[in-house]
Formats: sequence, C-alpha cells, structure tokens
Amino acid sequence: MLRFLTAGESHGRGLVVVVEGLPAGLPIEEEAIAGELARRRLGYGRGPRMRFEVDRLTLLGGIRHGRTLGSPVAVLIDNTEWPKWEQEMSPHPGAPSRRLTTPRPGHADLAGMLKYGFDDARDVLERASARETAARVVAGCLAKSLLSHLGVAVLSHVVALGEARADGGLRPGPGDLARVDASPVRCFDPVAEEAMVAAIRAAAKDGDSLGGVAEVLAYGVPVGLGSHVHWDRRLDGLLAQAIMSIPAIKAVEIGQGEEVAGLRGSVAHDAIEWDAEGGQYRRPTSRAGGIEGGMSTGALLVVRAAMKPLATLNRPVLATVDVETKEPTKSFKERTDVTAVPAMGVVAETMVAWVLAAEAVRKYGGDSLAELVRNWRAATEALGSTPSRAPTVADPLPVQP
Ligand SMILES: Cc1cc2nc3c(=O)[nH]c(=O)nc-3n(C[C@H](O)[C@H](O)[C@H](O)COP(=O)(O)O)c2cc1C
Ligand SMILES: C=C(O[C@@H]1CC(C(=O)O)=C[C@@H](OP(=O)(O)O)[C@H]1O)C(=O)O
Repeated sequence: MLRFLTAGESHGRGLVVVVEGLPAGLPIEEEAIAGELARRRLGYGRGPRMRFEVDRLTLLGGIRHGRTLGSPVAVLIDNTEWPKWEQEMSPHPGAPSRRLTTPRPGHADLAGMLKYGFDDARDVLERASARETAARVVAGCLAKSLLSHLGVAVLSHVVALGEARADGGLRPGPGDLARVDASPVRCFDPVAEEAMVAAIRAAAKDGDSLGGVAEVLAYGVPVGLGSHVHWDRRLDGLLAQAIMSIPAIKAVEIGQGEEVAGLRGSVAHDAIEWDAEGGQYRRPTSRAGGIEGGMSTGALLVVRAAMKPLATLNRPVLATVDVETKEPTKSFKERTDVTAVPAMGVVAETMVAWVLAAEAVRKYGGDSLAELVRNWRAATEALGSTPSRAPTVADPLPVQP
C-alpha cells in the first residue's frame, strides 16, 4: 500500500513528507524533485512569497545513491523565511506578538477557531495554507517517477481563469509540458492565455482575486486500475477525493463532467471497437475520461479541478466579526496570491499521479521496481496489448470527444 503524510506549518521551520510503500530500486534525483517544486511556484498572479521561496530540499531517508531502498522516504523542505517567523511560530512556550481575531470569510479561520478552541486565526491558517501542497508535490514527483516506468505520463493545463476560457479542442500531449509551463498562466491556448493574463491584471488592480479550472491528463494509463466492487475502490471516487483535498477546490469533473448530464445517451459514451491488427479493444473517443465502472479503460484519463477565487483580498472588503469584541469589521489582510490556478494545476497533477501510482502498486505489487514492472508487463501482455512506453512528442494526440 502506498501512502504519505505531511507535517509542518506555512511559516514554520519547514515541511516534511513521509512516503511509504514505494518499491525498492526506483531512481530518484533531487533535481527532479526540485524541478517539480519550481513548477508549483509558477504562474502569473502568485503573491510575493513565490518570488523568493526556494524550496530547499533535504533527502532525509529511504534513498541511497539515487535509488529508493523500499523503506519510507522522508524529505524536508526548508522555509526560506524561518528566521523572520521564528519568534511568532516558536514551538516553545510563549505568546505571539499579536493575535488575528478578524477571520477571513472563505478561509479556514473561523471554522478552525471554533472547532479547536483557538483565539488566534494563525493557529488555523498556518496548516490550512496551501503551502502544505509543496510537500505533496514531493510525493507526487515520486509517484510520477514510478508511473514513468509503466509508460504513464501525467500533465495539466489551465482551461479557465476568471471568465477567460481556453478552446476546449486544444489539449497538450505528453511532449507539450515544457510549452505549457512556459505560459505565464500554464495555458495551452495562446489566445485564452492573453485574456487570462488581462483578467489577472484587472483583478490585481482592484485588490481582488480569481479562481479557475485546471485539466489533468494522464496518458498511457493501463486498463483496470480501480474497481467496481466497492464504493471506496472506484477510481473516479478516489480521484475526486484526492482532488477535492486541494485547498480551494470546489468541483471535480471526470471526462465530459457536468456537461454529460444534458446529453442523450446515444451521444454520451465511447464506442467499443476491435483493433484486429493490434489484437486489442480501442476507443475512438475519451468522453468518459478514461474511467468506466470505477476502472480505468485504457483511454486518455481526463480530470478537471475547479478552484474558487481566493479568500484573502489585497483590498479587504469582506464583512466579518472581531471574535473578541463581536463588532462588525473587515477581515484581516495577509500577504496573498491574486490567483493560484496555474500552481493548483501542478498540485492536481500530483494528486492524480498519486492515486494512479497507489492503484498501480495495489494491482501489480512487487517489492522492487523490477518486480512491479515485470508484473505490469505480464498483465498488459495478457490483455493482448503491447506494454506501453512513455508517450513521446511524436505520438499522435488522442481523438477529441
Ligand atoms: C496553490 C494554492 C495557493 C493558494 N494561495 C492562497 C492565497 O494566497 N490566499 C488565499 O486566501 N488562499 C489561497 N489558497 C486557498 C486557501 O488555502 C484555501 O481557500 C483555504 O485553505 C480554505 O480551504 P477551502 O477553500 O478548501 O475551504 C491557495 C490554494 C492553493 C491550492
Ligand atoms: C506559501 C504558499 O502559498 C501560500 C498559500 C496561502 C494560503 O492561504 O493558502 C497564502 C499565501 O501565504 P503567504 O502569506 O505565506 O504568502 C501563499 O503564498 C505556497 O504555495 O508555497
């Protein structure tokens, strides 16, 4: 079983992630993890912290000479600003210099204060902050690395930001990731990219925030991850939970998502064809987003995550109450992003990769990477298909729904 835990506060000494259940022999390079963390810092509209945060890494355990040992992998990410926060966030007895008593509507502040009996919103926001997703991205990088040995590639792109929408027919292939990351908003559609940048600039000028939608695509997913036999084994359910756990995500779509509810059945599904030459079944479309009955079908996996506009505003206008005086006031202002949709896409990739890797380990098993790959190869060959390799730029794009 693959699992991970993270610990650490946004302005604490650092974040730590412990990943358990990886097979031995998985090649891991610190540069690859650093690269993934750098991708999560990307995006026009991010706040000042992402310009100086460096995500300095320490590989604490579970890796020797660039390969996993089969033991838990532990990684530490330092917090660049720790010296500045050391007093305020000290783990030792003492008191903060000031308490935050005007909770932000839309953030975790008030619900957390009431639930845990805190009188300072910082006791909640430090862990509710999406800073924690940096630690998840480390786990996601390990998952992506494992998946690459099974020919699976996971990527994302922003398809909506504020009111700007990308052309739905434009989907990046596995070889397009660098191009997506080069976009200031991680959008594959250059026309929509301009509209997105303009929307962010306008919101920033007004001291406001924006949400949006990122689409995650997984190429080369083998048939049969997940299962129909229990509610908690359905792949779509697992993906929805994983995506929903990302701060500020309010909706998840698989394949055609919400749109499918308005269609007739005759045009809503993916026809089944037999490819006599390849000796396997084939789907000309991926309307179902690569999942039927809670199991992967082998078609392109498509998951979308919708993010709300961020709760912290540079021009605080949202009405709240001072929890001390009970007087009406405006919520406190913290340093904040105008939008974090491009970064959220990278986190969503992480969560999708994690779920796929966990299901792959469950299905194929094995204590070493070689054993896992052997098992995967045998299962894939038994289905009549050639074990896939990691898709390349030369591969044709899958047919659009
Ligand atoms: C990558 C990323 C960056 C975020 N940055 C901010 C931010 O700068 N300001 C903010 O108010 N919320 C930000 N959020 C969202 C909050 O963390 C989130 O709204 C809060 O934890 C409450 O959780 P909920 O929105 O799921 O209810 C960010 C979320 C993500 C995924
Ligand atoms: C630190 C990160 O995102 C933070 C998420 C966040 C929030 O409220 O979720 C608020 C901001 O925190 P800060 O006030 O420290 O700048 C973001 O910068 C990060 O993504 O690494």
